[in-house]
Amino acid sequence: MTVEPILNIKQLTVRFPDKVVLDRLDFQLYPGEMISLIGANGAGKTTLIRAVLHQVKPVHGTIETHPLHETRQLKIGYVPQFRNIDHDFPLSIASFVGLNRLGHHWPFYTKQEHQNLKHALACTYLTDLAQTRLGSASGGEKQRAYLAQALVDDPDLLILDESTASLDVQAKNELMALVQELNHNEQLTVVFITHDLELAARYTTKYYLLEDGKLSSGASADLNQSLIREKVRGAI
Ligand SMILES: Nc1ncnc2c1ncn2[C@@H]1O[C@H](COP(=O)(O)OP(=O)(O)OP(=O)(O)O)[C@@H](O)[C@H]1O
Repeated sequence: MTVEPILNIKQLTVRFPDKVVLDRLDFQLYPGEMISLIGANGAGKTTLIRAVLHQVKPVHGTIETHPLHETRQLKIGYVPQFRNIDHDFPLSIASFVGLNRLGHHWPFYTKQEHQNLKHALACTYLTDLAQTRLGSASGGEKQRAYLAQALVDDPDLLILDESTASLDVQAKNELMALVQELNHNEQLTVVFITHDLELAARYTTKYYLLEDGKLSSGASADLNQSLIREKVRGAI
């Protein structure tokens, strides 16, 4: 039986007034993969993801998504770069995680929505902190709350956009170990955009390097080899 890619991008071209950012780019992502997307500042990593999220209109090419469930379209969860939250931020972690992500607002959640919220908090180890004010949480806990927010709608594909940047080493590793667990245990497909080659090598199986509008790929373990590191670092 052949497995269909959940994301199939063909000949994608995105142009801004002053430059072509993605140039007839091809990319296939298969269910259950955990890959990293690397490349220099301004290479077009976020633009590629924004095209997938329909926030940028390509001038050429196609982006096909294949649903994993018969009853619904492919769902994508997005975790942004860590943004600190003011100490006075009034919402609890549980309220923040459900905020505008579920069909109803608290206290009108359906049974299913309650279950989704409970599950998102449990799998990000935030159950005990559910009623804690987000503003008073640590940096790692805040980023886990962003992750829970991306998970609460039960996505098939999770995109982490430099989500570990500006966390300390321990919090980075904790977040990635948690995402790896979700990948293993729940078959969640993961795209990890990063400049951190150590994390990419440790937690993903395959890397994609975006350079001159196109992607090349290799085994993430090879990111530890000095020759490839030099080549990739040169591009970063
Ligand atoms: N809306 C826009 N209008 C014009 N130019 C844009 C727009 N969005 C992005 N760009 C340009 O497109 C290029 C790619 O940007 P993008 O943010 O995708 O890169 P990136 O690889 O994610 O970079 P970084 O690693 O620094 O986050 C950059 O030169 C950026 O200035």
